[in-house]
Amino acid sequence: METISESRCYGGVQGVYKHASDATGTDMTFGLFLPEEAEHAPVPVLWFLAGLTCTHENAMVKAGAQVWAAEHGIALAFPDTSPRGEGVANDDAYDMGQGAGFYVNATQKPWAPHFNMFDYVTSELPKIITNNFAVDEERQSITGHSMGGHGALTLAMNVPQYRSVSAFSPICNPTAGDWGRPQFTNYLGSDETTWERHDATLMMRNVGLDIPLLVDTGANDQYADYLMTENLWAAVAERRKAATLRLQPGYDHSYFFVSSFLEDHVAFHAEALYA
Ligand SMILES: N[C@@H](CCC(=O)N[C@@H](CS)C(=O)NCC(=O)O)C(=O)O
Repeated sequence: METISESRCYGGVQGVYKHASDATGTDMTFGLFLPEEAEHAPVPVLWFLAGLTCTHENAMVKAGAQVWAAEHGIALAFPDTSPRGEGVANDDAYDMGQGAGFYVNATQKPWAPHFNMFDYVTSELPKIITNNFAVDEERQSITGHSMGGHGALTLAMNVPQYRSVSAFSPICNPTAGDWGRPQFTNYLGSDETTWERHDATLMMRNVGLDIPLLVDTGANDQYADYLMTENLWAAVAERRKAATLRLQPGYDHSYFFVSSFLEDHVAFHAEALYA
């Protein structure tokens, strides 16, 4: 693993690291914030999955999460949103290919060899982080924005390793919309049954979720038609799931919205991580 940078931040350290990934078959870059407490003992970690067009850097520099993570003694992990590089498949569209991995393991050509973000985020990167830093494997929670909100919700519904899940303006029902259908067709193929486990609304309806759930979406989100927030809320209600689902008046899809409510999300996760 290569250290790209390490900077003192709210008494802890904001680092950026690069490593060779088995899951993606490429080099991958990630950000990791460690609070001061990590100097003495392993700390819990909150994963932050970013959205379309993002790298590991967007949430790391724009969400303002470190101040709240430092307050609660929680590490923050910022993975990239896809494999990258010259030998990696791509597409001219901003919402397909590099920067748009959708947190699935692609089964179709030309994506299949590298686009394995589900395995990378749920399995490989947690091991790398817990083996190399003072981070407690037993205490992980997950959040994300937009495509990363979709990732946070669906990963939490597929693997049992998270104590709580939250999302900012998540893509809630990707199998029904344009942020989902084209990408799942490309990455997973035309058999839509293989898409279901990557759709938070369908998973909520069919499988449910046992951990605490918090979702915030801007009432003025310019991508509301892609997100289909109402479908997830209906599924939560059908399931009688205890959850906090909020529409924030006046807010749009940007990181100004994310940063405005990040304090609440970190506090929500801290309650689960320190229970
Ligand atoms: N139409 C936009 C869609 C992409 C977008 O809004 N991405 C969001 C997540 S879905 C984002 O986080 N962008 C990067 C940023 O704000 O730093 C574009 O073409 O860039």
